[in-house]
Amino acid sequence: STAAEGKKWTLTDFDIGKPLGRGKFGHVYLAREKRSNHVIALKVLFKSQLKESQVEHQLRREVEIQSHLRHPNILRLYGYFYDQKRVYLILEYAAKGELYKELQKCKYFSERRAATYIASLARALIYCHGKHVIHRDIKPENLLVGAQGELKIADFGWSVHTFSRRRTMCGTLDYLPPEMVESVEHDANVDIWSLGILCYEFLYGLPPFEAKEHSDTYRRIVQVDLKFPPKPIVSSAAKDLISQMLVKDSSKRLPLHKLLEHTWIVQSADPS
Ligand SMILES: Cn1ncc2ncnc(NCCc3cnc(NC(=O)Nc4cccc(C(F)(F)F)c4)s3)c21
Repeated sequence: STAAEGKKWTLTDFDIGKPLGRGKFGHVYLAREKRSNHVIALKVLFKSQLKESQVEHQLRREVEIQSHLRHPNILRLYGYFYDQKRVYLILEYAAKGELYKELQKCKYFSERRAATYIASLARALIYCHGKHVIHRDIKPENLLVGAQGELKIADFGWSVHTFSRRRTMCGTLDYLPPEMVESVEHDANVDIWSLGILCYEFLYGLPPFEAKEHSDTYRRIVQVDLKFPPKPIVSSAAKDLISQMLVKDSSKRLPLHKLLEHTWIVQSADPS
């Protein structure tokens, strides 16, 4: 709610509920704002850990970027506050939790479910890129599911405004496009690559370039060593879309608005 932005929040404004998950920097709790009874998710970060990892500037950038983003498939960050030891992020609550747990449970998704998710993520990324924001860390762990089963991109801790073009190593290797692995200049097309990786993982249950050793994953990424296993059976339309996104030359990747017109999306995704 807009009131959230201006107000100076403190912990006493909230009733704290069950833990929702734990990340590297701290835990997330279900919480309810006492006056409005508004249910939110409260991410608690320890200042000591943020300091020792020198990521305070990243957190400030995330809060700044997120305060301007309003999209049904982007998890809202309503505001933040801090006390002596901790920083608290006031987040929209995604009632159906973490997508990666759902993917682990059912191994891989149907083409209809995968296409519906990819289409909604494409719309969210078109919105972000329109505001010169690239997410840079699209992967199952950063995707949550709202009460109506809709996908929400969360954790803009690695996002940047494309003007700044900071090159920092981020996220797991699996999702990094060649230009980030080779840490050359990168632009919004990095999110198209990651969306292609995600589409593959939704349909096969594993990212395409996974290997035991990091060096092998690195080699498979930069060589775009893309193989489609015989099982599970996946339509040629889906493979065609993935092949148009996982292209080494970032300028030759299928633009997101063209993705929404691709046969596989048009035929398989539920209308939004
Ligand atoms: C699990 N779960 N289940 C339901 C549910 N509903 C809402 N949220 C959940 N989980 C929290 C999801 C997040 C959203 N935004 C985040 N942002 C972040 O964690 N930012 C962040 C942290 C540490 C360091 C940095 C820095 F400095 F490096 F940038 C940045 S985490 C939920």
